[in-house]
Amino acid sequence: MIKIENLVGGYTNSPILTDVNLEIHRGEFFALLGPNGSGKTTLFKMITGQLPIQSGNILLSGKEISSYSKLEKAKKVAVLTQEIQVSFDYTVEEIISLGRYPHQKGMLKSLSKEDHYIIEEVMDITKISNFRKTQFRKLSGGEKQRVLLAKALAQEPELLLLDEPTNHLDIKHTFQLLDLLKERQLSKGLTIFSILHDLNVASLYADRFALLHNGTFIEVGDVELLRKEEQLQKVYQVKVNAQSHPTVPKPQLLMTPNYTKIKDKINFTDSYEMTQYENLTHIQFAEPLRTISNGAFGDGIQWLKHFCIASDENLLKKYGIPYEQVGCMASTDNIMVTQNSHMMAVVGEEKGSFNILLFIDGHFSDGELVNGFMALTEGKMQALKNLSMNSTDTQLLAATQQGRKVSAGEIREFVFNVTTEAISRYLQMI
Ligand SMILES: Nc1ncnc2c1ncn2[C@@H]1O[C@H](COP(=O)(O)OP(=O)(O)OP(=O)(O)O)[C@@H](O)[C@H]1O
Repeated sequence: MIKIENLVGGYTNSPILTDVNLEIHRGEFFALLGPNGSGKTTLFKMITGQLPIQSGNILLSGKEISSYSKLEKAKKVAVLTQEIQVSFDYTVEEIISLGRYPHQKGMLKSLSKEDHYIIEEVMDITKISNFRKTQFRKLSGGEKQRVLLAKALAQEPELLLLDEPTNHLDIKHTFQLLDLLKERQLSKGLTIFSILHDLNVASLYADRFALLHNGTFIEVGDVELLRKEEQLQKVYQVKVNAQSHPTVPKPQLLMTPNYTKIKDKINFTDSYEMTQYENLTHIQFAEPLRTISNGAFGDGIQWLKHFCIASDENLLKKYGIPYEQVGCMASTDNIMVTQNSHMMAVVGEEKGSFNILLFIDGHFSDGELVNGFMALTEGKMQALKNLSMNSTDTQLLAATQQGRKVSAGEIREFVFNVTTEAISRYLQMI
């Protein structure tokens, strides 16, 4: 749809963009990414013709973009910029009608039946029908943005160029607008080229991406580009972690602030308090721990401060323990606590079933946490097997995220030993 070849350009003799090459395919949603000042708007302006090309070519459907007449171009391309400038006191409906101008025929250029139908349709889908008679200047920034999008859609373009279209929008309207664009892309084959600042939003909607840095492309590619933490960190100067969205198969980035709370390193053995109530054991840490668990409370991977072994959740309320910060729930008759310098295991036994809470003064990535959880299970199962016992109960592994790395082997051995001891005690008791 658009082919950019060896493009050079900017505002003075020293160009902002140097040797930019890019192809935007028909029917795709293409996101232009890059930090402030990287040259996104400059490139955008060169495509829209607001800024002259110093050298290179921009081809639209195989033809030099500058060779199109204004009207020809308006039939193919609609532009939505950040600069909201509407000269007269038009109403919403009048502004949208302007979008039909390239399609109007004859000298009088009056609106046809089809024009009216399209104007109604775009007002409806952008949810602005209610203020059709309102003057544009009286609208909020977000409402203005939607009106200008409706005008662009009324143009029925093949290609829509958008400069940060969600700039003024709250999250509801951001998602509404991008859903709408996506729907247009998928149902009508609209090609979308958009500058987007929010990498997570871009990840959810765009098919391909270009990452601009200091006037050149660092990478052009699919969504995997947003998993490259080191590259993103280098470009944006922010520490990022790429995670997978829980329901959409796309990456989402978590940013870590440079600001970190200055904490005195607490000795692991002093970092928690264990309180024994009737039918409830409560372990409270001073700082949240990174946890992985299959417990009834706090399952999956989380950050938690409170850990309980108690069969009845009403007990949490009774003792004022915050539900939403609790990991693990399992009934127990007997508790055994074992500790070394950097690991502490709480084994709860009930009728020959063993629940294990393992606390580690160590640092784990999410992958290492999963491995650690497996090592915990293996250690426990090995001990059970050796003593011909069976158990499929609750487990939790929690890490302080401080201190050294702890190997799976260490975890397996520690859990094997504590489980063996807990089983032996149980067998002596019965
Ligand atoms: N009218 C102008 N005259 C001279 N230099 C300009 C002009 N507009 C922008 N620049 C410069 O061009 C460079 C790229 O700016 P551009 O607006 O393209 O960046 P951007 O990636 O769109 O940034 P942002 O994310 O902040 O909108 C910047 O260094 C900027 O100072």
